[in-house]
Amino acid sequence: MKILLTGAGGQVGYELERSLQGLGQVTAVGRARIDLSDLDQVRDVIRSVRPGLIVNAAAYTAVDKAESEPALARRINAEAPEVMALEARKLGAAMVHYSTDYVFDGRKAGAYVETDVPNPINVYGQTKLEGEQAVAAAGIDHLILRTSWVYGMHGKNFLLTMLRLAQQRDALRIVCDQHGAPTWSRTVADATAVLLARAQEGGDSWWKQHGGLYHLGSGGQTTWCGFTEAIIEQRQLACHVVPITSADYPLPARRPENSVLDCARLQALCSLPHWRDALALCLK
Ligand SMILES: NC(=O)C1=CN([C@@H]2O[C@H](COP(=O)(O)OP(=O)(O)OC[C@H]3O[C@@H](n4cnc5c(N)ncnc54)[C@H](OP(=O)(O)O)[C@@H]3O)[C@@H](O)[C@H]2O)C=CC1
Ligand SMILES: Cc1cn([C@H]2C[C@H](O)[C@@H](COP(=O)(O)OP(=O)(O)O[C@H]3O[C@@H](C)C(=O)[C@@H](O)[C@H]3O)O2)c(=O)[nH]c1=O
Repeated sequence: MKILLTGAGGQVGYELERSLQGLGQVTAVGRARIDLSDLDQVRDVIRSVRPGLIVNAAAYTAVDKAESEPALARRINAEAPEVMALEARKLGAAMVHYSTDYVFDGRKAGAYVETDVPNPINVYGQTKLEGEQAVAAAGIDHLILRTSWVYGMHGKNFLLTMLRLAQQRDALRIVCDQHGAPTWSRTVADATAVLLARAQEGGDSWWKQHGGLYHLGSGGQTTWCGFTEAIIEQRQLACHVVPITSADYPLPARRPENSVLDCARLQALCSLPHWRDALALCLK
C-alpha cells in the first residue's frame, strides 16, 4: 500500500517515517513538497501520489502565534485536512489525522474521554477541532488521534527548551496549575503503527468496528512544573524549579487548566507507557 505522510519534518512525522516503514511504501513529504496553506497544492500532490492511506502529521502548532494568525491556522489545521479527506474519499483511501488535548476547555474535574464535548479556549484548539470535524464528516475510513504535550529529542518542544534553559539558568519559573500528560513523539508514532497493522489485518470490518476518535497520551498526569522537575532530576541537572501560576506567566493564548486524556479506548488495543517511563527512555 502507498502511504502519504505529511509533516515529515515535525516531531511526530519524524518518528512516523520510521514506524510506518513495515506497513507499506511511504512517501514522506515536508513543507517544501506540500504546503498545507496552498489547498490546490495539497490536492495536486495527493492526486499524483494516489495513496491508499494518508497520515497527516503536519499542523500549525504555534499556540500563541495562532491568536494573531487565525486564518492561516484555520487553513492549515482545518481546511487542508478537509481537502485531504475529500481527496481520500475519491481515491477510496483511509486517513490518520492528529489532534490535541487543547480542544477541551479544561474545566472537567477528571480525565477527558472521547465522548466529552470539546470547547476550545484558544484559536489553535478551535482550528484543530474544525479539522477533526472535517475528517470525521468525509465518510472515509479514518483515525483521529488526539494527543497531548508532545516532546522528543527532535524538533521544537518543551523538553528541549527546558534542557537548554537549565544549562543557562540557576532557576526556572514554571507554571504548576495546568494538568496534562507529556507524551513522547515516539509513543504517538508507535501506537499509530500498531493500530494500522491491526487495520491491515482486519480490513474493512476493522475500520467499521475500530475506526474513529481515540485519545493517545501517556499514562499518569502531571503539571508543566512536575514535568520540568522530572527532566531535571532524570538528567541530574543543578537547576532549581520555582512553581508559578499561569497568571504569573502571561501569554497571548489561554491554556486549559486540565487537559488529561483518558486513553482507555486505545489501551484496549495497544499499551501506552507512563509519562515518567517514556521520559526516561527518551532521555536515554
Ligand atoms: N506538539 C504538541 O505538543 C502536540 C501536537 N499535537 C498534534 O500532533 C500533530 C503533530 O504535531 P508535532 O509533530 O508535535 O508538531 P511539530 O510542530 O513538531 O510539526 C508540525 C509539522 O507541520 C509542518 N507544517 C507547519 N505548517 C505547514 C504548512 N503550511 N505546510 C506543510 N507543513 C507544515 C511543520 O513544518 P516545518 O518543520 O517546515 O515548520 C512540521 O513539520 C499535529 O496535528 C499537532 O496538532 C497534539 C497535541 C500536542
Ligand atoms: C518556557 C516556559 C513555559 N512556561 C509555561 C507556558 C505555558 O503555560 C506552558 C507550556 O509551554 P508551551 O507554551 O511551550 O507549550 P504549549 O505551546 O502550550 O504546548 C501545547 O502545544 C500544542 C501544539 C498542543 O497541542 C498541546 O498539547 C501542548 O503541548 O509552560 C513556563 O511556565 N515557564 C517557561 O520557562
